Amino acid sequence: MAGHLPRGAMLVVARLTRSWRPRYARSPMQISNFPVLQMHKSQTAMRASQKDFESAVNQMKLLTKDPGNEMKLKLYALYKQATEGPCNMPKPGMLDLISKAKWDAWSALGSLPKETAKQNYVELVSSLSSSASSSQGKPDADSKQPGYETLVVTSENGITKIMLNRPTKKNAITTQMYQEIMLALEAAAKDDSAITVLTGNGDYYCSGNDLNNFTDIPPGGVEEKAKNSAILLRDFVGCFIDFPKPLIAVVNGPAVGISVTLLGLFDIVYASDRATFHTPFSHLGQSPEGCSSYMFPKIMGSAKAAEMLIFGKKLTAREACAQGLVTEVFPDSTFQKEVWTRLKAYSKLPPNAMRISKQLIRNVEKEKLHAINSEESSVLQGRWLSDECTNAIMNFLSRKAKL
Ligand SMILES: CCCC/C=C/CC(=O)SCCNC(=O)CCNC(=O)[C@H](O)C(C)(C)COP(=O)(O)OP(=O)(O)OC[C@H]1O[C@@H](n2cnc3c(N)ncnc32)[C@H](O)[C@@H]1OP(=O)(O)O
Repeated sequence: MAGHLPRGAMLVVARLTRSWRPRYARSPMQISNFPVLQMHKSQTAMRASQKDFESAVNQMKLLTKDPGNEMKLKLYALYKQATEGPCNMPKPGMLDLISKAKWDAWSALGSLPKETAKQNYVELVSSLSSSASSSQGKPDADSKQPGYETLVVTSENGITKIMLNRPTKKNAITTQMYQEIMLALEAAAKDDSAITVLTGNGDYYCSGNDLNNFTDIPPGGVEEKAKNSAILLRDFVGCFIDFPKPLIAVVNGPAVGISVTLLGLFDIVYASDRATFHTPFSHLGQSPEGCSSYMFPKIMGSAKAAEMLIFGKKLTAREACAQGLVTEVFPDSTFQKEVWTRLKAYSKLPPNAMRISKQLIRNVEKEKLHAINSEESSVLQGRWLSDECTNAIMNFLSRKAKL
């Protein structure tokens, strides 16, 4: 963008940058200068809720790295457009370079609808947050592995990071995403990294199974769908049971359903204090998976496990830590920095020793876990055909229920 700003404005905006905190940058140029906006012009089907927008605004306040003048001006313009609509302020004088830069950026959005500006703002912040967390002890852009559509997989400094990447859908897991996670785990098991991390992009860790998965019915009908889903589930959970290296969950925000139950199969679970944990299986007419019917009572005792798995009780991060499901909770403001510093140190430990220790711990009950996984998958196959389950999913899809 340096090329699109008058030289004088760049200098003054650079000055403004020194005291920058997300008061929302400010400035010039046409919409054609914003590739990100052009991209989203075609994505009118997507929308950001007011909550997403507010959470993106808050996320900006936590950003520690200055995103640069160009980005700040884009964010300023989108923020103003989203909250006030098209710019109808008088144009500042030529000498008031900062105000003029801001005015130009806002005006360049023309009559872009408020909702679209909100969506673009959310997406832009999300891309910033993910690149900020990537730079915090995580791999750079060059280490990003190609071939994944629903994940960002990177490998650097002995750490392979698998990031769920559907932030606008709260990282709900689609059928394709299950497949890609399995592929990524299979590759990570064989690569030269010492540890593997699973995390989420955006404000959620993961909202569990994508309930739209149930709408894609094959020619064999719902029975075939339930059968295929049970096989997919069994294979998916099986990858976590068999994963040979230390596996760490970096739970950056709320977690729901299968993303919670799987945590019992991780070696370490670090959570932001913004994270929550819940498994609304009964609400959905479903039953536990991820070996949680065995691991949760083992981890937290049967009474606490029943409250979560049968009654869908939502735990805060601190409660989940007190129950032993979470290893440690960090303040959200320092979460990424503290966790990645810790993981970087762990990744330097001798990898073979870590792998052997993990296998000693896991091998004692690997067979049992596979048997439990098969049983849970087969019980779920029946549940998915029940009226209770069908009605709950229809309710969600028709927006009657939030879980
Ligand atoms: C084949 C293997 C099967 C394994 C089975 C696993 C069992 C489970 O995982 S059970 C748990 C399933 N998950 C849920 O029931 C969560 C459903 N989602 C919600 O209750 C809410 O969306 C939320 C509490 C997670 C977030 O609410 P919030 O108001 O903040 O945001 P929304 O506007 O609802 O969400 C934004 C966007 O994302 C879509 N979305 C979120 N979660 C899911 C999901 N699990 N499935 C499908 N879509 C999801 C939501 O519909 C919104 O989409 P639109 O912007 O297009 O409206």
